[in-house]
Amino acid sequence: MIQTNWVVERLRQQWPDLEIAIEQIRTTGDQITHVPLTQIGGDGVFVTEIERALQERRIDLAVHSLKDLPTAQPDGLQVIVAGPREDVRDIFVSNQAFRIDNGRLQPADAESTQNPRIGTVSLRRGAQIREFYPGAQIVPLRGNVDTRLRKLESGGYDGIVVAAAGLHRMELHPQLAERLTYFPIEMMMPAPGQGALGLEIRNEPETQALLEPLRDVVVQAATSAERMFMRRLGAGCYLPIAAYAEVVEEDLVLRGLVISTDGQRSIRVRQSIRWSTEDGIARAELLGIQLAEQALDQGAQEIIQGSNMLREREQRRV
Ligand SMILES: NCc1[nH]cc(CCC(=O)O)c1CC(=O)O
Repeated sequence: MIQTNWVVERLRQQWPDLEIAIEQIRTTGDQITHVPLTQIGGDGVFVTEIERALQERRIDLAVHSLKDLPTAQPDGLQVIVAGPREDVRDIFVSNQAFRIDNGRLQPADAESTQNPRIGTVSLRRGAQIREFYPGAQIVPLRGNVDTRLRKLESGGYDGIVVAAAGLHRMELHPQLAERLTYFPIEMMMPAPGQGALGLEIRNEPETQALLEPLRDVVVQAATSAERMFMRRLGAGCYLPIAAYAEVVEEDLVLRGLVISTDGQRSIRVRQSIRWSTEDGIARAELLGIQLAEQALDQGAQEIIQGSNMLREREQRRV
């Protein structure tokens, strides 16, 4: 709703005469909170019902966190990426006593810093934590940001990992300031699209023209590169894959990570192209594909296969 209100505000500024009504859609994914996402249909669970509403013309625009959108849209729908992009980093929120410093929980003399309990259901986050902190125990933790924070208060975790974007949008970071550690991007690579808004519409020129002023070509190019990297690797939210692209001086620089769920094996890749707005999005997508192929050349398939096997085992446990 916060994201939607923001988009509505921007649209009103742009088109004062436009009539806008907000339609709140609760998806199956929002309501099932006690089962791993992999068991209720994977990464589409939050969006298929919303996309159906678009296709059936019950709504004309859907506002998504881009990172929750599958990397390919159904026929007849397209995504316009709005900027500016929120902080792309992940944050460690500790319970009262701990901070992460140089990749280690502090104070180092506390007993639980050997094997801290860290809450997340994200394979991407879990794998990266295990890589830089082999003693950490990854403890499942699902729900919206506020639910997860509440569960942190109830004990059982030394800390949890959330997206900075979520905390910032909800303006929860000031009151939590003393308990937050912002992970450097190299230490905790973000999910493709993290921090960006995806505006999904039908392929209709009139709606596209209304949304066009909200499009941020740089953010759309960067996130397209990230999303194509993930798509070329055959990935959804059940694969520990991370990517981050940004324009640095004249270049669009894309970094990618494929990591085994146990954090034991990882492949880090990086490529860049000259940035120009002309064909910028199409060229960024190619960059994503090329970087994925570089990762495949370095053996990414083996890591991905291992992760798929784990997921299938989990699904059979239902
Ligand atoms: N995983 C769910 C989700 N989808 C988008 C955000 C935050 C906003 C964003 O990243 O754009 C979050 C919360 C989180 O990952 O902690």
